Amino acid sequence: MAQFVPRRSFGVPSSVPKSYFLGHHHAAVSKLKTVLSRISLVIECRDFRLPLSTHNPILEKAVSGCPKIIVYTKHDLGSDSPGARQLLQKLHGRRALFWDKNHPSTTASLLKRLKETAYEVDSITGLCALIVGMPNVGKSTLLNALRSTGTTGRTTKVAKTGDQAGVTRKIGTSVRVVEPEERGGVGAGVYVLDSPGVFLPYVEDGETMIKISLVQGIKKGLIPDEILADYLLYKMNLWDPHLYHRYCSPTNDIHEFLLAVAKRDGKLKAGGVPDMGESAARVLSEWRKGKLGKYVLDDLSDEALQRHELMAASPPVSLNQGKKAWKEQRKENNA
Ligand SMILES: Nc1nc2c(ncn2[C@@H]2O[C@H](COP(=O)(O)OP(=O)(O)OP(=O)(O)O)[C@@H](O)[C@H]2O)c(=O)[nH]1
Repeated sequence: MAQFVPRRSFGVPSSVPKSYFLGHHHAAVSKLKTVLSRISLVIECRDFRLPLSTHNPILEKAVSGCPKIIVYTKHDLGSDSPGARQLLQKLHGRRALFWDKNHPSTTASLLKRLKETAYEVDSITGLCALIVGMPNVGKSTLLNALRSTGTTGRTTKVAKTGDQAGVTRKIGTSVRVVEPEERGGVGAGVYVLDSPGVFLPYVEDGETMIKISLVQGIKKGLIPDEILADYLLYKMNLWDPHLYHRYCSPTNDIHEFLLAVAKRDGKLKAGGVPDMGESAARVLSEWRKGKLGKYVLDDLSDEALQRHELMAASPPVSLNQGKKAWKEQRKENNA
C-alpha cells in the first residue's frame, strides 16, 4: 500500500476575512487607558494553543508601562506539545505562567505570583490587577477562578463566561480576591478587574484568522466550518494522522473525511444524505474539547518567532485603520 504523504501547505481561500475589529474593541482600548492609573499589574492572557496569534501588540501598547504577567490559558488543550511550554518559559522566564481551569493548583500559583508582586508594588494599599487579552481566551473564567481560590475555595462566579467571542463587553468593577485574614501580610489584598476581549485591528494572513476562528476568537460562521475542518485535517495530518483513526484512514481529502464522520456519527439528512456542514461542526466541537489531539496550532520555529517579534514591534495597522478595514470587509461580505 502507498505510504500516506500529508499536505505540506494549506491553500487559504480568498474569502477568509483579515479583520474583525469591532466598535467595542476600539472603545475598550480607549477605556483601558483611563483605568490604568489605579492598576498596579496587568495579567495578559493568551490562548496556549495560539501563543503567537493571540498576542495583541495594540493591547500591549495600551497598557505599556505597567508590570505584566503573561498567562497562557487553556494549557490542558495544548498539552500534547510539551516542547511549546518549555520554549515559552524560556522566552519569558518568570513573567509567564501556564493556566488550566481544571487545575486549581495553577490558579494558586498565579495568586502566589500576584501576592509576591503586590508586596513589591505596594505593601500598604495592595494590588489591583487588570486582566486583558484577545476575545475568548478565558479572561472571565480566570477571574472567577482567582476569586474562588482567594476566598473560601467555593465557586463564586462573578463574571459571565461562554465559548464564543464577545461575552464581556465592558470593563467591570474590580473583584476582591484575597480576604484580609488570608492575605499573609500583603496590605489591603488583591483585586482583579476584567476587561472585554480586544481583537487585532488587522491580521496579515488568512491562516492566522483561520486559527483564531478554530479557537473561537471570532464570531461563529464568519469562516465556514468546512474550511476550518479542512485546516484542522491538514494540521492533524502533520501532527499524527492516527488522531482521527476512529473515523477513517489517513486522507488529505476533506470530503472523504467529512463523509466518514457523517457515516460514523449519524450526521445524515433526509434520505440518508450525509450532512457535511453538521459533520464539520462535529469535528470542530470534538477538537475544541481536546478529543482530536491537544496540540499547539502556532508554528514556534525560530523563524516564526523572529517574524512574530518583528510584526509585534510595529503592528501594520492603527486602531482607526482597523475599524475601517473591518467595515470594508463587511461590505465585501454583504455584496
Ligand atoms: N478547556 C479549557 N477551557 C477553558 C479554560 N479557560 C476558559 N475556558 C473556556 O473558554 C471559553 C471562554 O472563556 P471566557 O472566560 O468567557 O473568555 P473571555 O476571554 O472572558 O471571553 P470574551 O468575553 O469574549 O473576551 C469558556 O467556554 C471557558 O469555559 C481552560 O483553562 N481550559
